Amino acid sequence: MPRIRAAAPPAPDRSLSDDVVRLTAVSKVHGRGAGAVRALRGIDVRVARGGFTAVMGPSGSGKSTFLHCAAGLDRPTEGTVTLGGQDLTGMDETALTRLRRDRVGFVFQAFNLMPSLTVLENITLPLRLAGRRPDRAHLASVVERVGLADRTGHRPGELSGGQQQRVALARALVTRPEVVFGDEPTGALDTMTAKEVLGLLRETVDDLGQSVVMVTHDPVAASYADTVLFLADGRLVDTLSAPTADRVADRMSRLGAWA
Ligand SMILES: Nc1ncnc2c1ncn2[C@@H]1O[C@H](COP(=O)(O)OP(=O)(O)OP(=O)(O)O)[C@@H](O)[C@H]1O
Repeated sequence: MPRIRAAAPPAPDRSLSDDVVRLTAVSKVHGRGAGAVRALRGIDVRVARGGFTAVMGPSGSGKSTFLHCAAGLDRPTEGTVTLGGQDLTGMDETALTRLRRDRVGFVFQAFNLMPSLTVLENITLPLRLAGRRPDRAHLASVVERVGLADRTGHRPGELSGGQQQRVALARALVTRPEVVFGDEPTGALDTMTAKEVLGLLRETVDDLGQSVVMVTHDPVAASYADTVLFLADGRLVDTLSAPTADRVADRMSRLGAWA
């Protein structure tokens, strides 16, 4: 017997909630007057929830500016940015700080760990800053996932670069953020270690449904993503799904990146 569809509640509008990050007509000018630089020019991007997105482009194409605007670290000059459906553009600094702390995770090239704190203290720092208690089971699973269960009492200085980046990744994941942003997270690592960290990022997407947005210069790193966004001169000029390192490198050379 057919279901009576008319009795069902209206379907929620998934078109908004399925975008973890959305930029609409975003432009960004750094500086003023004669020294002003237009870093982004009318960017329209929808980043799907639960996906791994890489951002590539020649040096100076606006990748870092894109990431900073998308993550609420910087404000666009024009246009709107939404994160999890929430408009960041009109938020005051306090609300933005809270959003970055509670709903966003960051992994930077330079790790940015606190040298005097232990691995465990570094990982739980965002929770303590937010006045939240760690969920023990979640904390243990994050520490286990990044392979640091036997290093929790060490200081960052006693760890390899790859291990330090794993601490940074655990710290990014511990708040169960809506999205993890990576700014060249493998830029300071050797090839093998970089692959381990990229594999971990990939696993967080596949196993946890984590959304990841990562700026990189490296076609191999970009090939771990589901989608690659290509920027050139502040514009989104191309996207690539199911990327391979060769196809990414090919697109980059067409953008003049390695001419
Ligand atoms: N704070 C700033 N003040 C002035 N200009 C800036 C500032 N930040 C970035 N720019 C300029 O904006 C443009 C885009 O810079 P951005 O760092 O976003 O590019 P990028 O693609 O990340 O570059 P790279 O790959 O070299 O890191 C460049 O011309 C840069 O010089």
